[in-house]
Amino acid sequence: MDAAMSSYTLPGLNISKSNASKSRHKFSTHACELTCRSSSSSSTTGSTFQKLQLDTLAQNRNLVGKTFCSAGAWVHPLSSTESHSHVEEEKVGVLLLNLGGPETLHDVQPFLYNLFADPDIIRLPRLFRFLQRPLAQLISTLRAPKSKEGYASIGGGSPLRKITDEQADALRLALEAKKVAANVYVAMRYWHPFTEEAVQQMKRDKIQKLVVLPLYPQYSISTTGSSIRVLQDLFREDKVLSGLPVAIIQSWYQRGGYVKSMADLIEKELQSFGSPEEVMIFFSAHGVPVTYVRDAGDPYKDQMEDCIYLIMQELKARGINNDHKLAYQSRVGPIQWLKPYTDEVLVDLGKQGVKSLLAVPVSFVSEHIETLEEIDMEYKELALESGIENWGRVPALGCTSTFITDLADAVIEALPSAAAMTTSTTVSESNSSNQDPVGYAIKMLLGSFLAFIILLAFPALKNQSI
Ligand SMILES: C=CC1=C(C)c2cc3[nH]c(cc4nc(cc5[nH]c(cc1n2)c(C)c5CCC(=O)O)C(CCC(=O)O)=C4C)c(C)c3C=C
Ligand SMILES: [Fe+2]
Repeated sequence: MDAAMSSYTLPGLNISKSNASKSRHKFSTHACELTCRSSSSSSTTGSTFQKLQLDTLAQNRNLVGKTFCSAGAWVHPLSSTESHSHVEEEKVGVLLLNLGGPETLHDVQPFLYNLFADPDIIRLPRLFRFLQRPLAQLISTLRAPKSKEGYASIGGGSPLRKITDEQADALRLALEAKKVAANVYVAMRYWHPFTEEAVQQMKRDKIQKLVVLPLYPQYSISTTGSSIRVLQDLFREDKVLSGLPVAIIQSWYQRGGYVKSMADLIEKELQSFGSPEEVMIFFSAHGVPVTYVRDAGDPYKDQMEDCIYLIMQELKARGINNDHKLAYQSRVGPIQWLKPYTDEVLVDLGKQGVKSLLAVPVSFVSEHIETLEEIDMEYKELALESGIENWGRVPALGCTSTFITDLADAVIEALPSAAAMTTSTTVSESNSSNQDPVGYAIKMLLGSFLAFIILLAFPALKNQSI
């Protein structure tokens, strides 16, 4: 998978920076503008965008409560009264982006295939892109038994769809309470309801203005970036959608409402320990391969560190001064992922004599296989074996009302910046198969053949979980 990590560009986006400082709150901020132009490549959401976010991130450390919109501005949060002083006349849609998960054990391998077929998950150099699908077939087949075991242990499927639907409903109600009538749609990247299905429904409903809200607090090329790329491709190819005003909220971990909701959960859970002040607050984030950050400019690590800093500041303001640690979980395959690794840190903490630990999942806002199985079962067992005696885990935010209300504010604040996502329809690389079906078939055959050879040449792989 290492060969997959190539550099990033952002075709189709013109990026210019301007110093539009605003001082509604006690800080001034750096605004930038993004305008879309036509592109002949479907290549991935890119580093320029993320570098820009990194620049602003460095300057905005300590800033709580801002939303980054596709239209380019760091949108300052208006107070609730300011933010809905008028009723939207257009038909508003909110599109929640999420990962999706297999609903039955039967779905596991095809779900994994969709995941590994994503060029933002396995990043092959352009020359080798024809291998993407055969490789996805190979890796998903090898990974499926281990994944199935995990899903079997949490009831035979992922709870993500149900929870995301509940969040969508709660958000619709929270918007309604703020006098914004909106349809809320769920667009999953790797399982039903797929982004394409949600977009078709939005078209049928004749949505006139759209806010895209990823359910990932921090931006990563592999999550929000991937979902937005799919959306851009769909919109670019569609006459109606390419003119639809859209605001994309790229990340929202820095919002006051999110930070406070996380601090509330931690504060509450600490009370379940005998000596709350002695508990190590252990943030466990989903990892990404190190090359995403080092070579492709993924802002994920910086945003994660910033997020932890903000949550800890909020706890300190409440007089909670516990030690804390951030580590990364869920690595896949034999490549380097962001460090330190959760399992290794747990063992070290045990050796260092830490006796009480509160695990805080921080890259996702619903329960899923990695909280229910990896943290609650695998890591808990490892921690107890390593000498940690008291274990706790903060639940995912789910439909916590302060959190959902804050998401509703984020949507309302983003609405005024909605602008057309693309300006002209061009053919993207991802559908090059439509132009040259024979070439495409040859590449697929060749790729499948190569993948088959790899499997035969390395029989050990068959017995090894990826
Ligand atoms: C911020 C969250 C996530 C990042 C970043 C992320 C990157 C990433 N993930 C994989 C591989 C797998 N992820 C899997 C499941 C999964 N991933 C996330 C979130 C992030 N992934 C979630 C919420 C879930 C669970 C969905 C559910 O069904 O509950 C899986 C499948 C499960 C398993 O086999 O472990 C894989 C595989 C990569 C390679 C990657 C970055 C490149
Ligand atoms: Fe993942």
